[in-house]
Amino acid sequence: MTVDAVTPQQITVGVLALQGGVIEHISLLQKAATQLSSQSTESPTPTPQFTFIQVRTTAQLSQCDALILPGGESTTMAIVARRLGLLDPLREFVKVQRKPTWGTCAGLVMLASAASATKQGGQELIGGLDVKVLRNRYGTQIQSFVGDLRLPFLEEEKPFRGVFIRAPVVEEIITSSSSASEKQRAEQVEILGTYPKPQGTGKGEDIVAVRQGNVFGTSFHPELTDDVRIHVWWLKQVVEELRSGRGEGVQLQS
Ligand SMILES: NC(=O)CC[C@H](N)C(=O)O
Repeated sequence: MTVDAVTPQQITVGVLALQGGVIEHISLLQKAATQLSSQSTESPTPTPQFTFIQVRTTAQLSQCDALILPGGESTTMAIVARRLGLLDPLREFVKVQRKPTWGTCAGLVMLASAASATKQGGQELIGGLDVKVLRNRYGTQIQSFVGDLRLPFLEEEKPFRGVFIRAPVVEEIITSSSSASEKQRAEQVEILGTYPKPQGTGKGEDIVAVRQGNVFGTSFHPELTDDVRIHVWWLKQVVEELRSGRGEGVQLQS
């Protein structure tokens, strides 16, 4: 679809507000939107106007063009989402409507198609990323840490301070050809960030940021820093995706 260069476009971004860093995400989203609109004064295409809302109901979810699933506890989030009748609408939002969605920490767990170290009996996931995550990869709450990340997609040398709190990592990218989903055939999982494995846990790097089409996931919590760069980057991705009209029924409204 063409973008109306005169009428400001509206984009509603939701943050799932069942628990976790909801206010923190909204605050960084607001700062990111301000930064984007100040950057766009020279651009021929105006930056859309953003509205940020908390999402606790299916009615609120249906207003959203894009969504963040914050950190917290994925087991609790799944149980509460199921009770509120949100789990299937969330699956529809991510996997059928394919609207831009970003999960941080527990949000990444929810967006994975499989998880290990789950609670006994397993836990419900939303899916959308063809990956298996390992929950609590770095141990318990007291083993939380902050580590410098080099994230090439930010196109800046300055490292990003990654806050890891009982963080998951992507332990496997699911690529089995016999059971490949439509999405797997169309869009590959891209590794957008890694972090050196802690001593004594093997060689190489853990995968801590991935994207597959409309879905983005980070192991760490950018919303718990005052570094707005990933929120700015993601909002730009949202605008591009909505302008390109990818996904079912996803487009900018004037
Ligand atoms: N900080 C977090 O979001 C922790 C995630 C938590 N370990 C889970 O699996 O849900």
